[in-house]
Amino acid sequence: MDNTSLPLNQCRILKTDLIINRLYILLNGVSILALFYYRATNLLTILLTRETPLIPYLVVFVSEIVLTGLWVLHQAYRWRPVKRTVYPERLPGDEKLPAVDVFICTADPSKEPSLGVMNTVISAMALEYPPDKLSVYLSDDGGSWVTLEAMRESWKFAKWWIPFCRKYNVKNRCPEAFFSGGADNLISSNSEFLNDKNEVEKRYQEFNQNLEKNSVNAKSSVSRNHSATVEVMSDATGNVGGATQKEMPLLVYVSREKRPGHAHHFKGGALNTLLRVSAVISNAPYFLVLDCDMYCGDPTSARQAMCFYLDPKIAPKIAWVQYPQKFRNTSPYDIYSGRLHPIWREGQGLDGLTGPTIYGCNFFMTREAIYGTDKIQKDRDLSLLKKSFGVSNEFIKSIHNNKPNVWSDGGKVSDELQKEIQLLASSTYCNGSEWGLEVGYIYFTVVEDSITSLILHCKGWISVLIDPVKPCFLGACTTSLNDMLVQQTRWSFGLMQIGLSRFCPILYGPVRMSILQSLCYTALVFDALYVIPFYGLALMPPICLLYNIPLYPKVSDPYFVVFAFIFLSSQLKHVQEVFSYGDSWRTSLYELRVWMMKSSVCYLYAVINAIADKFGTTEANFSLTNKDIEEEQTRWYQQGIYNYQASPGLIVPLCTLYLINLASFIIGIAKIVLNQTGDQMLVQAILPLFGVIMNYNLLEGMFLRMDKGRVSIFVTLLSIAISAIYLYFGSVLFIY
Ligand SMILES: O=c1ccn([C@@H]2O[C@H](COP(=O)(O)OP(=O)(O)O[C@H]3O[C@H](CO)[C@@H](O)[C@H](O)[C@H]3O)[C@@H](O)[C@H]2O)c(=O)[nH]1
Ligand SMILES: [Mn+2]
Repeated sequence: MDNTSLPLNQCRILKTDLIINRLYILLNGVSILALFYYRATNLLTILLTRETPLIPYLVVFVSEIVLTGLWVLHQAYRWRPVKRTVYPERLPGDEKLPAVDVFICTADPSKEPSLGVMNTVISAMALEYPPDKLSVYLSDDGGSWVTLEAMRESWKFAKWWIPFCRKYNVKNRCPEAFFSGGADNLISSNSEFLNDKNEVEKRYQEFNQNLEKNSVNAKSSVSRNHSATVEVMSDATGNVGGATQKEMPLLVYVSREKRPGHAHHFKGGALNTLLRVSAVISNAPYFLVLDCDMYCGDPTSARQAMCFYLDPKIAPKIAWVQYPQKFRNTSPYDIYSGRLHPIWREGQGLDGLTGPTIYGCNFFMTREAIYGTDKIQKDRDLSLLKKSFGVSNEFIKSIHNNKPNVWSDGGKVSDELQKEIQLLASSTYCNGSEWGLEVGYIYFTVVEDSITSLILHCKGWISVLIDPVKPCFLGACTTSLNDMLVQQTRWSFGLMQIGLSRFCPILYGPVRMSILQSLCYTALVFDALYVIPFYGLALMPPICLLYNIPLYPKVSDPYFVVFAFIFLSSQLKHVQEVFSYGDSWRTSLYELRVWMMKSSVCYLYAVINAIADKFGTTEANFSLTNKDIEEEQTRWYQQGIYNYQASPGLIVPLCTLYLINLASFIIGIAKIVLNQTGDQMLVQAILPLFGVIMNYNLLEGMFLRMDKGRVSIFVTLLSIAISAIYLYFGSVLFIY
């Protein structure tokens, strides 16, 4: 059959999920209305009779209102979940494929070990794509000679690795993953293959040793005060053997200029520098963004993405094709929910609207979208172009020039071009231009990905999510409680910054994009507001249980059913979603725990910091996620044992809330039995019990474990003290 008549991609609505979702929205929605009716009438009675104190009742009611608000927003994700399939075998021949630039960011070789970063670089170079249409750029925010030297070594090794991969059609093109075993590397048992494999393996070991020797001074090699360095790797660096330069993709090291006191804008700044520098070198119309720990597993990702970009029906509207982040180091327990499955499940819902947000990395994007269609109009004045894109003439020339610049004539970078590149990578280039404001990645928040996608969706672009069975990109997820909480706090803080800015999606979105998509963005940026109902419901019902103040309907009251239904159906809905995504009940338990940990810690700090930031009393900071993981930590993680060695500020809130609920449940149940108040107080005892059972691990951590990963005695004592004070003096809350 003629290939051109067959579709390159297909989008399937997840019908069963859709029906369950909408039914759930209806039933739960009606129940919530009933709940509000109950609360409102009860509140009126309390105001009139003043039989019970007002404050606790108000706290619980407000918690429920906020919870409902967030619930409503989140339903937009459930409206129309879809899944996509691609058919790369139907793509036209190589000569018709567009060029792709790959951008990889790294920042510090002491936290992001060179071997891992270079494996990402090499796996990207080995993508199954015509080499003359592929260019790989590494941005080194550490300006480290260790990283530069490692790039030179990578170039040499890649010259052996890439021909080997092509010759045997290797499926896993990350050398470390290939040589450390797995089914993928058993390509054949013929002697030629084995000989070649041994030869390449020997070179990989040499490469490995060279990097190791080189990395001894990784920490001191990082500099925050240096000029820009851009080096196009080539045979001129004097190495022999392996592939010829023609058979290799372009490999470029970029370290932008950094100066103390200049704003560098973290990863967003790094990516914008790469956009500019690559524009005057290879200038591909599409680019792929990777984090330094995200190697390419399946080498066909670029071809799969082209199934959208070469589909004339939707291509002109698509700004990015997003792959989910998958992780190579998750344990079967996944106690920190590091696989981020809740995010990818919601991604299916976004994909059915106008598309997923950018998830930081693993996406193919068009230059046109990130530059701005209106900014690159052919008839735009030079002065206007300079206002948008800065002063570089070479860069402005590149906008309408689809041809690559240096690569065509043998990779030579002329002195003139080198000067221009220095300008484009300088720390002041963005000043006075629209970079970071309207052009490129937007700067004002640490989640450059979310704000940039919000703005692009608002400009009318769409995006697609593609989640093939064989993961295309594999990274390292966080494997300790501390890392997870720090990372989540950064994300929530960044998102909250968006919520408090003029881009607040509930105001900025609806006139510019679909209402459902706006609701999703609003849910995303205000996720941290869960902190309000979480604290409200973790603090108020327990203390009222102690003082015998009822906040919920009696078990014999018909409204009891309403509360019970809402609680149970929400929990069951979560379990159903976990199952439908192919995970087990264990996943749903761990996800619930992580949600509770995030609500009590990350969301709290995120909201406080975002408010402080709004009033200018704090400075944004990007604490890198550690990728150099200790053995003991990995062991705990693999065995599903929580590691509570974390800064006390992160653990004390968890333990305190736990102890308050534990104590209140024990004393409360005793009181219920003594006073025969079961009918009245049962719900209030069940809530703390639920928290106590679900987070049993915390009890273990505080009182039963003796290992190094337990909750420290100091944290336990401090938490006991705070919870005792709260339970003892909490009755002041009842004065009103
Ligand atoms: O000043 C910086 C800070 C970070 N990075 C790079 O950005 C990437 C992500 O940083 P990481 O420490 O791994 O943070 P994560 O929380 O794991 O990153 C997630 O969250 C980020 C937004 O906060 C997204 O950009 C990422 O793609 C996403 O994986 C890494 O390659 C870093 O080297 C820089 O290049 N410059
Ligand atoms: Mn990361």
